[in-house]
Amino acid sequence: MESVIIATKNQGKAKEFETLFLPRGFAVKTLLDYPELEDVEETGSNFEENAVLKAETISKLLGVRVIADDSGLEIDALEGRPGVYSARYAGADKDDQANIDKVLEQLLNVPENERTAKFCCALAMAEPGKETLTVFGSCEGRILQEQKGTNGFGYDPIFFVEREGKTMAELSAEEKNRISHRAEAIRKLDEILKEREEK
Ligand SMILES: O=P(O)(O)OP(=O)(O)OP(=O)(O)OC[C@H]1O[C@@H](n2cnc3c(O)ncnc32)[C@H](O)[C@@H]1O
Ligand SMILES: [Mg+2]
Repeated sequence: MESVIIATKNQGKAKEFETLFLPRGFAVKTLLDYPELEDVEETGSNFEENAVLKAETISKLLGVRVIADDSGLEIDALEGRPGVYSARYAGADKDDQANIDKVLEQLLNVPENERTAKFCCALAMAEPGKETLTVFGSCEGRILQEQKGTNGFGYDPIFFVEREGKTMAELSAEEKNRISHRAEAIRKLDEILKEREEK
């Protein structure tokens, strides 16, 4: 089976990419399979810049095609924060629970109808000698007052998806993969790659 390398060290993302790519006929490798590679510093000012940075750096190092995901949560009442700082919102140690606690505290006095938010995902595909491709996916929701559910990762337990009537963390992996920002971005990438093949 052909394999695709995703430039991520996030176990939650890795699992999602696996279930999204396996049906498409690709085995998934991540940076967890290359522990010798150092973290790429996310110095970009938006998701797309960071995704390109991660994909191009790792593609150059390995000399093969690499996909990277830069994603996060934009909360309207916080003017789009945590945004690109989602992973390290409560500190450099990337503690999902500490990040959730910080968001809930900042939204303490914000009423339900003003707690709207959006998950965003930029994917970049870099390949030696080719122009880097980028796509974007998003998913709308609302931040609850408390966490619910244990599936998924990151901010999933406080992100309520209206049309499912559940938080992302209450959805099964299959359900999340039908509606998520990441799934939408992968679908778009898929379409572009298919168009290319047809040419
Ligand atoms: O950079 P890599 O190694 O891919 O892993 P990361 O966790 O640092 O990933 P990002 O820099 O893209 O930061 C994304 C953060 O946004 C949050 N996030 C992204 N997608 C999410 C999802 O589907 N569900 C919940 N939280 C998500 C979560 O806190 C992630 O750590
Ligand atoms: Mg990161």
